[in-house]
Amino acid sequence: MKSNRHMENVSRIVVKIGTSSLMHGNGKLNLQAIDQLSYTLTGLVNEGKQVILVSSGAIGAGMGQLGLTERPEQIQQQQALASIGQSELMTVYQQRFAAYGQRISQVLLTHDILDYPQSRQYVHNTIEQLLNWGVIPVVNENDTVAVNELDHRVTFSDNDQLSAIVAVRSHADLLIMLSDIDGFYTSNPHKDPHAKLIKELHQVTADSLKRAGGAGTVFGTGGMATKLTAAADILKHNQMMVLANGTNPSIIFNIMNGEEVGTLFISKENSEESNDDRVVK
Ligand SMILES: Nc1ncnc2c1ncn2[C@@H]1O[C@H](COP(=O)(O)OP(=O)(O)O)[C@@H](O)[C@H]1O
Ligand SMILES: N[C@@H](CCC(=O)OP(=O)(O)O)C(=O)O
Repeated sequence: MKSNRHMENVSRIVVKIGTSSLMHGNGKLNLQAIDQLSYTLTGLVNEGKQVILVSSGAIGAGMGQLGLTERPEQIQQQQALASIGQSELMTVYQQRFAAYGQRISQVLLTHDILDYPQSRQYVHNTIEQLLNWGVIPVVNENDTVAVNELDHRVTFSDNDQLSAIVAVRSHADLLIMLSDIDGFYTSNPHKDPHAKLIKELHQVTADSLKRAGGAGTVFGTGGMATKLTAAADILKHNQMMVLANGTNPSIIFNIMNGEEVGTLFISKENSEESNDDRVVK
C-alpha cells in the first residue's frame, strides 16, 4: 500500500481497542487479536515510542464467562460483569505482554475524575511516570462506579470518548482507534451495500454525524457516533486520529509506516491532502 501519510514524528500514541475486536461472536476472548496487539504495542515501545492502551472488553469478557449472549439491561448486572471480565482481561494481557518482555499496568478511570484538577493531576503524574518507565498503561473505565457511562441509552459516554480525553490530556501525537470495521463510511456498511470508505476527514460536521449509526455487534456499545465525537475532540485540539480495522492489530505497524489504511482524522492545515475529505471511489 502507498505510504503518503506522515507519522515519522509520532512518538506518543494512544491505542483504543473495542470489544468487537477483542471477542469472538460466540462470546469467547479473541486470544489471537490480544496476542497480536501485545506483540505490536511491545514492538512500538521497543522502537522508543510511548504507548497507552485504552481497552474495552470487560463487560464482554464477563458475559463470556457467564455464558450470556445478550447484554443485560440492569446496571448492576453490567457492573458485576465488568468486574468479572476486567480481571480476566488483565490476566490475559499480563500473560501475553510478559511473553514479549513488556510491563503493563492497569489504570481505571471515570470521566469525572478528569474534571477535578487535583485528581486529574494525580492521573497525569501516574501516567507520565509509567511512560517514563517504559510501561504500557492499560486504561478502562472504572465500570463499577461509572453508572451513567454504562447506560448507553441515557448517555453516549464510553471508551471512545475516554480514549480521546486520555489522548488530549496526555498530549499524544496520535490516537489509533481499532474497531470491527475498516474506517468511517458514507453510511453504515452493514446496512448499505453502496457505503464508501472515507479516507480522510478534516472536520466532524452535522452531516458526518448523520452518517454514523449504532453498534454492529451485541458486544459493541457506542457504534460510530461515539467514535466521531471522539474524533471531533481530537481535531479540536489539533491532534490526529486514525480509525482502522482491529481484526489484525498489527495494522498499527502499517499506520505507523504512513500507509493509507482506515480513516485519518486530521485538520486541513496539518493535512498533505489539498482535496477536501476524500472518499474511495
Ligand atoms: N458510517 C459508518 N461507518 C462505519 N461503521 C458504522 C457506520 N455507522 C454505523 N457503523 C457501525 O459501527 C460499528 C462499530 O462500532 P461498535 O460496534 O461500537 O464497535 P467497537 O466495539 O469497536 O467500539 C460498525 O461495525 C458498524 O456496524
Ligand atoms: N468499560 C466498558 C467499555 C464499554 C465500551 O466503550 O465498549 P466499546 O464500544 O466496545 O469500546 C467495558 O470494558 O466493557
